[in-house]
Amino acid sequence: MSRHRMRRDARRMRRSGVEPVMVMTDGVQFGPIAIVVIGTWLWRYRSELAPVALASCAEIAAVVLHIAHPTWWAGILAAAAVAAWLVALFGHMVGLTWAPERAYAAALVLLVGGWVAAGTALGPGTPPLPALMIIGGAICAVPWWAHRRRRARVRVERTLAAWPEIAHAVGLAGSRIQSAVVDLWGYRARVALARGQTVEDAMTKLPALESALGTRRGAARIQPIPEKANRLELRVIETDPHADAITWPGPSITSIAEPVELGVFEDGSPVRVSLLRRHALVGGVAGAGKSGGMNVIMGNLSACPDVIVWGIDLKRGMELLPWASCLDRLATTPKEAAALLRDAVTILDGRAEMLAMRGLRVWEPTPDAPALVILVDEYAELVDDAPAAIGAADSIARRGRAPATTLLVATQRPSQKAMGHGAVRSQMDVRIGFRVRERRDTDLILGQGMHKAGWHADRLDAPGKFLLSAPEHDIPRRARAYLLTDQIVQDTTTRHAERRPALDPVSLSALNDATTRTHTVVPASVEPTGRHVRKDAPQKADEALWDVLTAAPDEGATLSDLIAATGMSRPTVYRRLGQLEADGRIHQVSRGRWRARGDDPA
Ligand SMILES: Nc1ncnc2c1ncn2[C@@H]1O[C@H](COP(=O)(O)OP(=O)(O)OP(=O)(O)O)[C@@H](O)[C@H]1O
Repeated sequence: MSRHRMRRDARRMRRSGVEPVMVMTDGVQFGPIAIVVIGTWLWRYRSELAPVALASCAEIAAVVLHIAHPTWWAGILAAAAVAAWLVALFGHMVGLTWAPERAYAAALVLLVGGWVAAGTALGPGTPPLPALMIIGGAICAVPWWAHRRRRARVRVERTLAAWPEIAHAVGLAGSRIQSAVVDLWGYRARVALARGQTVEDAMTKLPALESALGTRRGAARIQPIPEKANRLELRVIETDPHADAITWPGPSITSIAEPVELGVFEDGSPVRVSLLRRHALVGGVAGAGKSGGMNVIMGNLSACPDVIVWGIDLKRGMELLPWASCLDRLATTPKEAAALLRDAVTILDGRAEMLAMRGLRVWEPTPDAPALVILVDEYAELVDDAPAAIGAADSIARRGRAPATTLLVATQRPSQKAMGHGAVRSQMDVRIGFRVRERRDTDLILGQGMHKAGWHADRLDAPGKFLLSAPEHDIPRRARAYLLTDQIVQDTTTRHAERRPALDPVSLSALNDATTRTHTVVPASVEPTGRHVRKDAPQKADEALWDVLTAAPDEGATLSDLIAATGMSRPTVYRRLGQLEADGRIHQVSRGRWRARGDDPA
């Protein structure tokens, strides 16, 4: 039977719903079939076989070079060294984003190049080169075979290679995969629909699609691509992004004008929200992750040279002290908090006046004219301990947006009482709701009627999970905040502390004018701790440091005591302690504790 006729018969059988079966007869030539089968197999396992292919290429190259140009070995070795150096330095440009990946690739280039050079000079069959190739090759292949992202990519490629059959089985015959990207949690594929198919059609096929792709139930999502009615994005989540704590990947922004990345949604997409000229409320029961959420925001804001952050932490600075070196000012007592908020209103007024004079509508933050964000950890404490400050907070909440002087408030349960019966809660543009105990508490944090509308913060089941309500987030989607360990906080503050901006001249002159107008001498205990409002701050801080060290008990003063008493940053306290220790005026009693030497003359 001719091949043409066989194909025609097969087509006819398919049309009639019968799958053709290949029957081997004596006349069939096995050679071409074997080649096709082996070729298909090699192509299918090309990723796993890459080390074998590389070793074969090296072997062939060494044979050819040894015969034709045995003296080239030195040049080959030099080229391999240069190539390895280039891979190590610029590998991230070709997708080797992770440093160990670059190190592996560079080492491999050097080893293979070195082996080819040796093979060129001596001949690839000269011992110990064959043994080196087999044993070294096997060892070098292990990281490649074990690489999680490579395996995931191959698995996805194989799944999507079967798309024509999958599409046929679920009723989307004729659709095509245009591209696919593998990420940490699964993969996304862009699908071009066949003529007449719609995204809505595809959405109704989701359960069938999950079955055909072999995923777990609910793992696949379909999203339309706004520009094209016949395109969609298929998202498959293979690993639940919320199963474990997600380590903070580092700051996602360098300007407050960019949206801050707080964590990831259940589908693995990043949670981004803009904080520019917006007030934010963070709520949830104790242990739900509010401080963790504030840490993510702080980590991002501290990376922005166009925002100054002031902090109020009446829990004796427990939450914000680790960030002290990146905070322009930190209040840990009710009096300091009242002074801080009063100064913030002064700045707000000064900025508003300047905007009005220049006919400008809003304050555009720049490193020379930074936005001012006031972080308040546990607002209810402020209401209880510094009720006089609530008027100032209200004023900032109502008028602070245009002059970029905004509040970021955390509290467990933002009832009217806890919020001081003021305007603060109603003025919050961004609401971040961590787990609450009772249903109605959802409405307290996220807004009236939100629980009914499907925002169930009471059902969040792990610390760090939250719901986000903001102008650009109006549907309830569970998210999980990134987690910053103490070590990450410490590293981040060390990195960012030196790059913090200073208050702008408009704000500074508003503060100076206010001091001159009132003619009041601010008592030391009320004096604000910001580095831009105290000209004699360094001297006073040194005096305070010395006072604490001399008054310290036998077991010494802790680093937190010293930071709290001086308002100095952690690195500055360390520097001062180093100087004093070198001068022989203090000694380290134990790890993290210091005190003045009894015989110090000062
Ligand atoms: N994003 C997160 N991912 C995983 N675990 C988290 C996350 N955030 C917080 N946690 C865990 O929950 C614990 C409590 O978190 P956190 O201190 O932020 O809660 P909180 O709401 O601020 O509590 P409190 O009101 O008592 O200060 C942390 O010690 C941490 O182990």
